Amino acid sequence: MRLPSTQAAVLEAASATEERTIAQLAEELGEKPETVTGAVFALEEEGLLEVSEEAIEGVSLTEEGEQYAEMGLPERRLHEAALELDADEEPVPMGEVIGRSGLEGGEVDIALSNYARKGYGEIDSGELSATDREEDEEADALALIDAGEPVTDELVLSTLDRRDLVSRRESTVRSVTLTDAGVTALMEGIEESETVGQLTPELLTTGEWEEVEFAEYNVEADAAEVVGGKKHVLRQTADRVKDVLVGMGFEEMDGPHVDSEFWINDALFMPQDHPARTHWDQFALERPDEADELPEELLERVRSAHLEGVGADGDGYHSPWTEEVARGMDLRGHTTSLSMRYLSGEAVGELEPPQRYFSVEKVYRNDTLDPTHLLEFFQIEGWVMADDLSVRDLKGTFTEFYERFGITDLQFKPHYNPYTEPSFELFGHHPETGELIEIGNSGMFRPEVLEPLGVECDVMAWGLALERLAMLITGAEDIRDLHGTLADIEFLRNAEVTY
Ligand SMILES: N[C@@H](Cc1ccccc1)C(=O)O
Repeated sequence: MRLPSTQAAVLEAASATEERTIAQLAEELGEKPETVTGAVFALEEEGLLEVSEEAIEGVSLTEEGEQYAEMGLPERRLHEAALELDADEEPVPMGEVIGRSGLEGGEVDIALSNYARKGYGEIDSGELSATDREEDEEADALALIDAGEPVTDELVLSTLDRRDLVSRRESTVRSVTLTDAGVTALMEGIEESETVGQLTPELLTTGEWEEVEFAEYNVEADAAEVVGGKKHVLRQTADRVKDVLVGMGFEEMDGPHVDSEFWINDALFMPQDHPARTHWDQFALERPDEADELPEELLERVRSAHLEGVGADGDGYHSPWTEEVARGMDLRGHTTSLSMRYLSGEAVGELEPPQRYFSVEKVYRNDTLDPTHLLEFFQIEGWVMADDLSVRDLKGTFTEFYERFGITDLQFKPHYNPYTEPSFELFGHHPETGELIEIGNSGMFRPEVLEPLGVECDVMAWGLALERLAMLITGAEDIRDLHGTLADIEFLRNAEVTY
């Protein structure tokens, strides 16, 4: 019998009495598993091999699991330290044991929450006692998995899974045995024929294509996993936000990332010598060192609002105000600078009420990185200009907007902004942790902001955090899983923005 070379090799490597897996065959023949799978299916079709399938579960260590396999589970390290301090004789203050154990950060909580559960001892009024427990099935299982050995105890596996120390995956293992026809074929002798996997220009021009045998396609063969490109979750969320706001009748604003303090702060009635001025810790720029052009008349009206206030009984800040400060350049700490440019008529000319505008743009703050803060993030800025607006309109708009993302349990908390009165912070519950997280800031612009801009009706406005919205939608618990250098690639591949 004539067979293509891989098929011939697979047939020769198969046995009539012992099942051999495709992985074993591939390793033995030095071929890729998908190549061997292709050959196996062809041989099955010829009746030379019998293929059996078994669904099995693959278990591998997560990064954290690998770390504990190497260093020891945190609760075991705590127990070791406790024994070194003789906590099996008399309870020892917890701080001492933790110090001795060398556990750090989140590991301490992990150790404490597993310590008593696993019978390593008791924790009582800040003191820790230790038993003489030695055995630890979880630690043993980690070591086995690390060594590529199977673990059969389902209870232990599911505990490790819950602790995020292992990841489990279903897969199909195919094994082959020779059929009688296969044995006969082998005994009669197999001749190898060269098969060609791909038609090339050379085969065509030389006419060789007429002689060769082509390998058949097998659409059932396991193929290498291909991960296609996809839109980033944050971009998906931003696009969805824009669609929703456009659907609610809003138009989009744009404008500079680097802007003068005038548009970022002064137009918003932020006093120049007040800590509020730096309460976002904006990044100040050395170059460009000052704004080229500021609207003269508006500058004068803003100056006067700061110094004298607005209206008959208006009162200013009674503190120095200089044009030099207003001309300083910053990376914008909020996109309310855009709202100022639009409301003043500077961006698209005078606007007659009613008007609705929004932007979904990046802002920059010198914050400390943590699970809910990044140095740059996207703000969903927006405002509505109309006669007789009230807080009800503001709340109604948020309720309608967030409902589109399935968020129906908004909470509002009174807040302070130098430029709005009243002001409200918005909160929503995280779907995984249940924690209440801040998702936005809002309010009605004060007369001290609107009058210099020449706006005679009401304006309600807000700045919402896109990343926080994305956390609520996707269930991400750390903003750094969403973007930045630590972003979790698996999470990004699988996360969906649903609405
Ligand atoms: N600028 C505010 C958001 C805001 C905009 C407009 C009005 C009120 C609040 C912030 O960055 O938090």
